[in-house]
Amino acid sequence: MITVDNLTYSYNKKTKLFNGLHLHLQAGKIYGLLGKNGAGKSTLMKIITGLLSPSEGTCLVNGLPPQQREKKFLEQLFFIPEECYLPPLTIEKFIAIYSPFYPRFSHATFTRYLEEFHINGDKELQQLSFGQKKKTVIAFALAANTQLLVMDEPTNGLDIPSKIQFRKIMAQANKADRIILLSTHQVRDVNDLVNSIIIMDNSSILLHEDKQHINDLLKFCYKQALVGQEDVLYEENTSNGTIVVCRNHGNVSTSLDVEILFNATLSNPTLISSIFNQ
Ligand SMILES: Nc1ncnc2c1ncn2[C@@H]1O[C@H](COP(=O)(O)OP(=O)(O)OP(=O)(O)O)[C@@H](O)[C@H]1O
Repeated sequence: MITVDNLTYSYNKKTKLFNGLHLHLQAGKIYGLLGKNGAGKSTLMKIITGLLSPSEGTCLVNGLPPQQREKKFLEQLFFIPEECYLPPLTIEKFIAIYSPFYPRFSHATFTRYLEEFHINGDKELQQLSFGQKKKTVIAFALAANTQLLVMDEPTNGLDIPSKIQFRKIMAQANKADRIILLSTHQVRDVNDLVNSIIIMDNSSILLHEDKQHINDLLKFCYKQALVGQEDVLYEENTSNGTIVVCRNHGNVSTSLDVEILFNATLSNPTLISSIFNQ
């Protein structure tokens, strides 16, 4: 469980980036953290992983303050930043040095994921391309089997087959005792993967809802499929036609389009959040 309460954070004395932020995340879910450039996603991730300390308020991960970086916190955390630094080692040597930090690390799982990502396990890390390095770190992170896995832009640099592989692997990685928090601009890469959506803008959380609940209250469809008077909240022209977001009055099940939800929320945050606060 992650509890962020009344969090304030400032990089400098003049401006507060977060001012009284609240966020509660539960184990057993994959959270998609979405926001424009500069919204505050990476900063929030750094606070949750203990790389930055709250200026005021609290952040607790399974009851522990991340900034204290206690051993029992660190051995249950894996953070993949957007740009991964890897030391000049062979993959084998890297595992020998770093896997002992993670009590639940599985060598067999790491090897299986490397195979699924078509990475040659005999290679030097520095001989790998950007995407290959990223896939190696993702394989290692999943094999570390930590209770908290935080990924900043995990699909950035992955080719199309690797993105498909990533989604397949991540779908198996969701576990009852694990929180996965991933931030992305590649919304379509994670549309079907995440269980819960967090949309940030200007350092505030505009929307934080489970996909199931979003589907219960909103429906997404093409404008031409609308019958009768519908309560249209947002519409967007796409190459295939106009997509609309409406209130779901009739228990209709439509396929949630996270990108359209994101655009709808940013275009009228008060309207979209009011649907969930009624
Ligand atoms: N080291 C820093 N010093 C001062 N300001 C910073 C620093 N890092 C980030 N910021 C500022 O904090 C704000 C939030 O940045 P952050 O990196 O958290 O956003 P983000 O949502 O992750 O953006 P992106 O999608 O571009 O990665 C931005 O206005 C940024 O300029």
